[in-house]
Amino acid sequence: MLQYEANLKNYIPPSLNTRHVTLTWAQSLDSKISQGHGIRTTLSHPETKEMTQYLRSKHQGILVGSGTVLSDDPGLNCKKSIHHSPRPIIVDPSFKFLHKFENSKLRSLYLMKLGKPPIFVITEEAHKLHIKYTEERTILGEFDILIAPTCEKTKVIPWKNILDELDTKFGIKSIMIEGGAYVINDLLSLYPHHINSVVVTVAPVFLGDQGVTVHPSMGKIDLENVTNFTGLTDVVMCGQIKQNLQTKDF
Ligand SMILES: NC(=O)C1=CN([C@@H]2O[C@H](COP(=O)(O)OP(=O)(O)OC[C@H]3O[C@@H](n4cnc5c(N)ncnc54)[C@H](O)[C@@H]3O)[C@@H](O)[C@H]2O)C=CC1
Ligand SMILES: Nc1nc(O)c(N)c(N[C@@H]2O[C@H](COP(=O)(O)O)[C@@H](O)[C@H]2O)n1
Repeated sequence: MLQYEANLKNYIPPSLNTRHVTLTWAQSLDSKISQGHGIRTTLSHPETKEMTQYLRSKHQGILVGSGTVLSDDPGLNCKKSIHHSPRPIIVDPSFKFLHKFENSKLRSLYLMKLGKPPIFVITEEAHKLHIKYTEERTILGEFDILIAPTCEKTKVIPWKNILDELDTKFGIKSIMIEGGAYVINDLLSLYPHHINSVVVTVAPVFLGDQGVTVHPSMGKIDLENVTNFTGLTDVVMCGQIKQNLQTKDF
């Protein structure tokens, strides 16, 4: 029996309303989080998947990148109830998911009152392009838009802006970041100072070299205050990132 509630105690936000980022994902033994781009891949055993549902219920928001919604069509709710569900947050600068939203699981769960409406983090340019559609849907309550400026130099949306704006505009302070690979690698490599805890499920499988890999590009990252526990098949490793004082937003 996976004693996840006790084991996760130090790695979840102390309260829903505390500013906290939990970075979490499920991976294979060769550090892959899916079999390939566009392939939704089950890695967690049902009992560790249940642990993920518990983790979701302990956060106000659940954030993924556009690659994940385009490939997985995820629900991003807590299957227990809408009351326990975090708000899905999708970082999708060009709003590529817009064309799939109509028939998405995110929308149907919202319409069935089984999930909260998503927030799409998009750029000013994408907003201007799709202003009529986004206004209609926002009025219907189907989603909200967070317009975020991109960094002139890197053309990405700085994580500090995303996290600060979710807090000030939507009151979302505790966020579980689930992936995908770009998001995880970016945060681990360049923005570890925004991560309060890491929870990784390791499944007993190799996915091979076509798989989508988690591997930060900036060398070695140590976890400290580590707790490991095992389920029927999976191993869960939790910890905090040993912070390098030189990391900061740029
Ligand atoms: N096993 C697991 O726990 C999970 C597996 N996955 C898998 O990961 C794969 C998707 O990963 P990726 O393709 O790497 O996509 P991703 O979900 O990391 O999204 C990447 C995209 O998000 C946008 N983005 C994210 N952060 C941004 C920022 N700060 N500024 C600007 N744009 C930003 C960009 O458009 C970027 O191309 C899928 O195969 C999915 O199945 C995804 C989540 C969890
Ligand atoms: N914990 C976990 N285990 C796996 O094996 C996974 N493939 C994932 N993937 C993440 O969960 C999302 C699907 O969520 P729903 O069940 O549809 O709500 C998927 O998009 C990944 O973010 N996670």
